[in-house]
Amino acid sequence: MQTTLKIGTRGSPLALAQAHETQARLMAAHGMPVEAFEVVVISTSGDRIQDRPLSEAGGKGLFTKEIEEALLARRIDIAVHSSKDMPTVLPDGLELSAFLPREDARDAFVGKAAKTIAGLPQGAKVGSSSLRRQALIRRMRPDLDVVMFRGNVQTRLRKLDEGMADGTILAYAGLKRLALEHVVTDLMPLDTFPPAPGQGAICIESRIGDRDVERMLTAIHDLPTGQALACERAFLAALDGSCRTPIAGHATISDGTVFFAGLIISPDGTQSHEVKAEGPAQDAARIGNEAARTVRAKAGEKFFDGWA
Ligand SMILES: NCc1[nH]cc(CCC(=O)O)c1CC(=O)O
Repeated sequence: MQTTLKIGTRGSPLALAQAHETQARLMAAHGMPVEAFEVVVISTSGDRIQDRPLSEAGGKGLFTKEIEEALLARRIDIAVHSSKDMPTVLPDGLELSAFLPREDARDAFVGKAAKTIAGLPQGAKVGSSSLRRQALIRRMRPDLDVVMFRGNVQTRLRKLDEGMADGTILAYAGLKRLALEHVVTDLMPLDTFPPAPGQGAICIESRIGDRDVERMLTAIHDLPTGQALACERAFLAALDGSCRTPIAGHATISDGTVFFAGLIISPDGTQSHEVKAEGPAQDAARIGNEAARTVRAKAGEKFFDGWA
């Protein structure tokens, strides 16, 4: 009997949808039957922490640690993640070996009291626990009451239905993957409400040097998405140390050129600095890194100190 390819994933409906999309693409690319795969659900610390912002609990690695341990212990062969949740530094021996074609990277507004953020009444409640979204909401509407909103996509939508907020912001990509796009009442523009680095892109993590897996993943890797992500992740990596400063960044690839726009913003939304950069797509990582230096110089080092 042939051994199965074990796909590790978190257990949330969105994570499972992403694992199944990866499985479907591998089946189509290689003519493999469904029995050639086993989806292995792994619970992570991030899934269990519901009462405080993740930025306080230890940040991004919380969604990946247990899955990466399973990869290194060979209990799984590949791990499927939202790129947005991936730390910029991976454990020794692991790499992001493929990116699937990116979904729409925009944030989506799901409004109850109004269809748009601009239309909300004075002082209305908007639920989000993302520092970036909180800051961008405050920049648009300093009068709004930004409240904590944690849990998976379905949990947040339920909280909204229960009246715990008048609106919330979620990634459009996640809602589409869950066939929940009908709840969206407005799409946030990329230029005034820029997404998190990596938003909308599924990535696949594997062991460095695992040739069989690499060969299999080459067929489903999307080059432009990989280049855009190299740019965004280099931007993030060069600013990351300054952990509590909200960071946005989005790159697109067109005719072999990468176009990048990045933003850092104070948590209260009153101060922000933007950067735009472009260049050959094969230099995407360098362009992201240089954009980070540019925006750091514009903002000044003090910008990164104040918000802890
Ligand atoms: N932090 C949770 C998370 N990680 C990735 C997505 C959305 C899917 C994506 O960006 O690919 C979400 C939910 C959300 O932000 O609404």
